Amino acid sequence: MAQLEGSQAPLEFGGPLGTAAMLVLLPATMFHLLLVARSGPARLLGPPPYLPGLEELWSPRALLLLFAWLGLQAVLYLLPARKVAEGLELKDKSRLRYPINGFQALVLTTLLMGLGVTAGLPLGALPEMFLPLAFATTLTSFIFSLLLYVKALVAPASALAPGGSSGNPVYDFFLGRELNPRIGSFDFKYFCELRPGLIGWVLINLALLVREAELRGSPSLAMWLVNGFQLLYVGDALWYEEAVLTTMDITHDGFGFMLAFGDLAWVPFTYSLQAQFLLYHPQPLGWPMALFICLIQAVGYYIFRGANSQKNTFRKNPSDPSVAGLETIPTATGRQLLVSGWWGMVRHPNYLGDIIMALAWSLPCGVSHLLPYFYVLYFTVLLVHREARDEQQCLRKYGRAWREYCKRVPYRIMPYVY
Ligand SMILES: NC(=O)C1=CN([C@@H]2O[C@H](COP(=O)(O)OP(=O)(O)OC[C@H]3O[C@@H](n4cnc5c(N)ncnc54)[C@H](OP(=O)(O)O)[C@@H]3O)[C@@H](O)[C@H]2O)C=CC1
Ligand SMILES: CC(C)=CCC[C@@H](C)[C@H]1CC=C2C3=C(CC[C@@]21C)[C@@]1(C)CC[C@H](O)C(C)(C)[C@@H]1CC3
Repeated sequence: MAQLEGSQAPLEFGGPLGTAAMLVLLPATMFHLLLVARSGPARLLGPPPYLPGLEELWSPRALLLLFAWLGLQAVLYLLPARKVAEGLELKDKSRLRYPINGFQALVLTTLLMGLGVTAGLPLGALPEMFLPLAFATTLTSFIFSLLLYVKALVAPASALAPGGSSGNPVYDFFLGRELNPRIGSFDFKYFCELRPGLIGWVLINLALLVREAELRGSPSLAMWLVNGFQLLYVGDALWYEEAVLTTMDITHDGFGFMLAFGDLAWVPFTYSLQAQFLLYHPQPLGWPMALFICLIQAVGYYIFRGANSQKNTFRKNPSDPSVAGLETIPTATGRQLLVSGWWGMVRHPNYLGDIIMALAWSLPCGVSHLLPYFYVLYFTVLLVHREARDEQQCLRKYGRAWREYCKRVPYRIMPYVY
């Protein structure tokens, strides 16, 4: 793998050229999806129905709304937390502290929105503002990433992420140079990863459901399913908030455009694509099919949660009775690798569960269009690529023990397939 001068880690995402392309392609794809979802033919492939002018994209009201939303989530983040967790040990042997109050933020936001709607807040009008809101969020992500890049220029070397200091400004801007940029105890990456975008996704879905009820008298069964499944996903992420502290986003990746734009814009505006599609293209869905889709969602969630909880419990306390009987491989670092249970079936059982759930989120949209399946396709590519990145990191961390694990558990995500 290529490596630039000054970099300690191999270059990822196609290096400077690949990341430069992604700076353009990611926002362009998001706007393409937003435009296509509301167009008659709703064709994923092919040109967008039209190119919006600046007057349709730029709205000071949307910018104000975005800042009010970010401000509200920041205030909720700063409220007293039920617990304060410590992150993994950093290069300088210190550990950062993180408030665990994301679920509380979700509940309070939902209550506030409920009160707002009762008092006449026109939540159903939000879908009409998606384009200017997405534009304001994209602009904000670019400016925010630039500020993060500048902040990292004066950060000590020990604060830099392993991958974001290649010396190439485009590459470093995209990946992010600083691992945990903070002002005081306010951690920007941790805040963005779980709050404004994820809770914003729930709010956007809810606005689409309200709009559907305004237009057609009541929300469709398909819209209820999509809202319910995705609310469960976000609720789960915030309920198990502490687990995010061991993901590669927090422990390995810098905070740059990829995560800032990914968290703030990409997640709420593209992950809500199924609900957007359903508002403009209502789909009939009978109860037998709905129950079958619920079963797929339940299987996916069971695997996703079972695998994630098993690993998290094992990493926290290997002698916990629920994991103590599992077979393990010792590594030179003193840590062990699970080789039975979920992690003995494939090397990333949690990804498998996540992909099955992704399918369950798209199926309520029927099979007449490819567009609602964008998430399944994108997500499979993302997880296959993420699995390869994680594999490299584990090989560096565990060496021979990792090779032994790969021999004993040959499939990566899908048994007998991949
Ligand atoms: N919806 C979305 O857009 C996205 C969702 N996700 C989801 O986030 C969740 C977390 O994923 P991600 O952060 O990629 O990584 P994982 O939770 O899969 O964690 C990978 C790490 O787990 C540890 N590990 C790997 N194999 C074993 C083993 N056999 N025994 C014990 N520990 C092991 C290693 O770290 P160590 O040994 O250091 O503990 C490895 O680096 C997943 O469920 C994924 O599907 C991820 C990306 C995007
Ligand atoms: C294409 C693009 C813009 C890439 C950026 C990727 C990000 C959108 C994702 C990287 C890892 C993520 C995770 C979640 C959301 C998407 C991003 C930010 C996550 C918060 C979703 C909920 C899960 O339960 C999770 C907490 C495990 C997960 C963590 C990783």
